[in-house]
Amino acid sequence: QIAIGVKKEVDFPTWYTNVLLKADMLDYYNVSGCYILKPWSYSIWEEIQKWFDSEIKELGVQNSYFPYDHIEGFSPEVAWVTKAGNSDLEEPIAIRPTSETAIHRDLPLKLNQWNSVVRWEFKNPQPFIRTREFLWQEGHTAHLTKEEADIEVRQILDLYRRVYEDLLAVPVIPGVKSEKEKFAGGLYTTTVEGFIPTTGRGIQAATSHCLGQNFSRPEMFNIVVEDPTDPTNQRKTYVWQNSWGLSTRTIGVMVMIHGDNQGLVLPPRVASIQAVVVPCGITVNTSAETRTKIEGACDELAKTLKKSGIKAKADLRDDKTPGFKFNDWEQKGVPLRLEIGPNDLAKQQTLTVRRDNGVKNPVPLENIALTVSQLLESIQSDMFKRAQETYSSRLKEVTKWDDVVPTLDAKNVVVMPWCEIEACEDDIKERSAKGSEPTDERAPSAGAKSLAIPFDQSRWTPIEPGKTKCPACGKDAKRWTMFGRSY
Ligand SMILES: O=C(C[C@H]1NCCC[C@H]1O)Cn1cnc2c(c1=O)CCCC2
Ligand SMILES: [Mg+2]
Repeated sequence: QIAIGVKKEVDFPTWYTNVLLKADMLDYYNVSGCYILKPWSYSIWEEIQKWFDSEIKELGVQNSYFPYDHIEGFSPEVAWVTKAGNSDLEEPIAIRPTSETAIHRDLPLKLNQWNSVVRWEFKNPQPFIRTREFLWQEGHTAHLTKEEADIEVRQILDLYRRVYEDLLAVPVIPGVKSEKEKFAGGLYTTTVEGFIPTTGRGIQAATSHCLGQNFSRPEMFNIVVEDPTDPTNQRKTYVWQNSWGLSTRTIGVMVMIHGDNQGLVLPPRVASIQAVVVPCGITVNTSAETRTKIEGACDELAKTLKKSGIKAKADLRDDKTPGFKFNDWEQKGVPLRLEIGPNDLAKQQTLTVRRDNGVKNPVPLENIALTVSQLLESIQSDMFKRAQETYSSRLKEVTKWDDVVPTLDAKNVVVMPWCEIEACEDDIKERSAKGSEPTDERAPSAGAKSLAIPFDQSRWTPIEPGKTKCPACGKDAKRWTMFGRSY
């Protein structure tokens, strides 16, 4: 039976939620747009937290916690506490959508918090990808100079790149956002952009902003410090601030990229079970003695692997068949299955079965811990390489306007030599929305927006200043820019 009920390429949204439910990652909840994160997905968030938290502490960032805030201004996405029991609150409290306003008052230097935020999104929710409450970390730092702030923006962005590429085996492209797409309250926004091949949509995977002095200036929080370059110690300077965030959207992107029609496929680096050992070949006419030997060997193998730091588990459930167990662990995305049957025992071997590509290979039980850890490394790097090849194959260089919509419709990202003029971006969004021609009654699909201006421009033919023109408006192009439909 098709484990997941529908095929990924046939009905992606249904496939996606089925994968999450069958892998026991998530449960629906009685508040629309909110979901229960069950241990099988929460353990992935914990792996990400563990790694990222130790890295930012190396950069001198300390964790803290800021409560909800009375914020001014009104954004439709902000949820408010207006009552306690039966009585109304004097002043409503915002359930933080982010914590700039709470933190940017008495900012020491570099703070982070691991928390949840609420944004009452109106677009239809999608688990992990767009939810009304999500978990994230938000870093808020103050710096004496722009140079120092600029450096940290990129250090954090590279940590985000590594969360995706090294932990989740998901390729992302680091770059800067256009003026239209940046965080309006900041000076500039950098991003790591992911790509979902099945829908051909880009996805903002994490962001690292330089806020400039916008939040420290007198009209805002007036955060000044002695200017260290002034020997007379008279001069004050407004601090330069950054803010950066990565959320549980990471998990959704990983599921969408690696999942297949058997269900979830976990990168070993974040799997809470990396290898599952299953006793095989035991039937009703298997002697009790043989059964005990085989189960004993499976238990022994799991113990040996755990001793060497591999997250292994022997599935000794005696009320389930091997076939049932295979399907169960495949749906949960366990990267490696190790089978031991009577003839494996006789040959002192185990049959390895990779979840990512299904390849089966008998290996000796001798030195099995080293063999399995090398196999898990190969799975991790092969998963990344395959996803990277797919992403690269969907980045299409476009220098003629007429190629834009067909390229988007073929589920690609358009990479254009772009003028970086905001009005041009508005124009591109409009003109690239399918059904923009009056006669074209097909369902109009969202136009293309700029995703990022990649820092690494060397992948594309060098732009000749004054010669290379923007395909949308004909003005001088500045840098290669990724445009696409997006989440
Ligand atoms: O949250 C940020 C900026 C920043 N916040 C800290 C983490 C990094 C980065 O996301 C931008 N932002 C997004 N969304 C919203 C707000 C908002 O400030 C405030 C109103 C509600 C919706
Ligand atoms: Mg938003």
